[in-house]
Amino acid sequence: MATGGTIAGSSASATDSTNYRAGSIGVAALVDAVPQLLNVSNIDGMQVSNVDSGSITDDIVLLISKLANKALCGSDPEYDAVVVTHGTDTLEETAYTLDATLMCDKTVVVVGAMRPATAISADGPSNLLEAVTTAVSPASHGRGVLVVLNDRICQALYCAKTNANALDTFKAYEQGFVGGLLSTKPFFYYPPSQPTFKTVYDLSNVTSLPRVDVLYSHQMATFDGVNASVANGAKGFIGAGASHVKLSSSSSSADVELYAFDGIPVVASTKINNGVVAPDEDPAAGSYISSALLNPVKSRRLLQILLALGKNATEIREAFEEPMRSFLY
Ligand SMILES: NC(=O)C[C@H](N)C(=O)O
Repeated sequence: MATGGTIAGSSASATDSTNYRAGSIGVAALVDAVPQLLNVSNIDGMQVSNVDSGSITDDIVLLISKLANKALCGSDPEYDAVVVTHGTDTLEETAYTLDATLMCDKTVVVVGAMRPATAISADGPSNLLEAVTTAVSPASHGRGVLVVLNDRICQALYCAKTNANALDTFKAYEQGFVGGLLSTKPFFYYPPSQPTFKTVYDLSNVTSLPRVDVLYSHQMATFDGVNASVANGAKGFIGAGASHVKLSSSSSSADVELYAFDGIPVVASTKINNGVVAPDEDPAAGSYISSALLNPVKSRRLLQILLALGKNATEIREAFEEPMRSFLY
């Protein structure tokens, strides 16, 4: 399933790896550029979208999740594995959503590239070959959705882009890579296991994801835009806080007002992008919901999923906090 991104990008100059057009090469050309793929697997290509990943919408992500579930997990599944090609900027958001909504143990690999297809030493072709070899390897089963770039394999729940330009950008800083690739062949450091904090949700009856916005914290932040977001349909917020607990704000009351929004869940995550926002010991005492291990963009996806499934405030709090609370207290 091709969605666009730099892996499908082209430029007039082979030295240009910043000012190119992402999402301009179709899925057939992507596959044709790597004839070695045919030594590994039979492949059907599907063009889901062809855009820079900044333009991937909730509807596209929901569609990919439904298509992957149908292709792999239905009563008569047609495919053994799915590879999604994707722009790297928001790759972790799509990969996380797939990981949280894939209803069976088959392998989905999400792959991108940091250099457009026209660049010297473009990384897309080798990344695509490695993604397909990983997708069809029996050793990949039972590990959740995997992200493959630059000879490394990481689990979608923990994987994030960490550098805007470098090839070795996808990392799981604390949890590490689960495996790597040698001569395009995947190997794993450990037998299959799923991340401790993973839960899977069934989106088969969901037709759209509700709007959830992320509030980026900084000194003197006001969050004045929150009312406009709510007026425009936001059903929840993620705070990308400065520290592990709170949003910075121009007045301490801004936090309080924000978290007191009637019926609108606010999840506290951290813009540091790593580490834990720990839940309160007493769930009733906390004014906000803690994101636990999820960074802001992944927290946003989880809150969208929970709201789409009609979960109430208590259930939303439990989904984010309970796995962490159960061993903390
Ligand atoms: N390397 C990339 O894919 C970046 C590109 N802007 C995208 O996310 O589509």
